[in-house]
Amino acid sequence: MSKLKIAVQKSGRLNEDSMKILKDIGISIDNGKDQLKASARNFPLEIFYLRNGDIPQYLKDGVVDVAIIGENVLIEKGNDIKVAEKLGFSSCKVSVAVPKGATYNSVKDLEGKRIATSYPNTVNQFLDKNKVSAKLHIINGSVEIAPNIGLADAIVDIVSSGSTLFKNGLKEVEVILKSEAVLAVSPKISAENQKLLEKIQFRIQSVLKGQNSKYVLLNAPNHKLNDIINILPGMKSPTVLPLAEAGWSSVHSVIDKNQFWEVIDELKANGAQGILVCPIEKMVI
Ligand SMILES: Nc1ncnc2c1ncn2[C@@H]1O[C@H](COP(=O)(O)OP(=O)(O)OP(=O)(O)O)[C@@H](O)[C@H]1O
Ligand SMILES: O=P(O)(O)OC[C@H]1O[C@H](OP(=O)(O)OP(=O)(O)O)[C@H](O)[C@@H]1O
Ligand SMILES: [Mg+2]
Repeated sequence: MSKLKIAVQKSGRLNEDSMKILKDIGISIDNGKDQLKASARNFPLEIFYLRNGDIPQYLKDGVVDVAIIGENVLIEKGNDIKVAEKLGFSSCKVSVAVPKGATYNSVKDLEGKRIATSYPNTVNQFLDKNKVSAKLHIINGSVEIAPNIGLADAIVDIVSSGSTLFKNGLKEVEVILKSEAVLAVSPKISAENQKLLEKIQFRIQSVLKGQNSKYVLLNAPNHKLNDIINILPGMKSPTVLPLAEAGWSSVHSVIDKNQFWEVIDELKANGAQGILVCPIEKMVI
């Protein structure tokens, strides 16, 4: 029987969340990450532990069928590789930064400048689009130090909290792209393994929908039920159960996790009491 081959980052920022998502979709893995390859015990799946930066080539060559990878790396190295699913972790930007004291009004200010980066293709595309020419210094890490040591006038690198820029006396002046971890698919995946991928994708979607939703329970006086039901944007329509105390009901609904704080005051104003908000592990619609 065919097995789906998935690449995950061996170590680094994506590793922990990648392993967690595999666990959340019920995959249990035979051996730990000291091995470069492992098998799932309960699904036809082989896991390859690789460097993030090497993964696009493995996908292109069909050595692996799918991978959990930073979208920024796919954009840099894997132009014909499709994204099957955005995974909602490792959110970051790829940005241009210059020394805090430098004058910067527009992208034209990069004309003729030296830019240090680990993302040359991304930078060249950005410069071409803006009809600006600059000289690239390609370095693999600690890019933010380049302006301080006189190696570059500007940098293009990953920005998340902005603290690395701040500590190195730099300011973000352009956001070239936004990225998060994605499930990427090899153009060479077989029809058989595509079916396995669909099963994995269905499970991932259930986990992600669960993570983005909350189960809300509350008590409401019966004469306010209609108002409260109208406030709660449920999956279908909320469940309403009578309480032991006459004239009161319990209302259960699933709502988007971000919507809860928006409707809480309205719920209270309409007489809702004993409001409970619970996490959802998985959600199948
Ligand atoms: N500060 C950050 N905040 C959020 N996400 C980040 C941050 N830095 C990197 N990422 C994301 O995590 C991915 C992996 O970053 P990490 O630094 O672990 O690996 P790497 O050194 O780029 O890759 P490799 O596995 O090839 O050594 C990046 O490609 C990016 O998508
Ligand atoms: O905006 P911030 O929250 O400060 O994050 C940005 C920093 O994080 C990444 O580096 P990382 O820590 O992964 O080190 P690396 O360069 O060794 O990969 C990235 O290359 C930036 O330097
Ligand atoms: Mg890094």
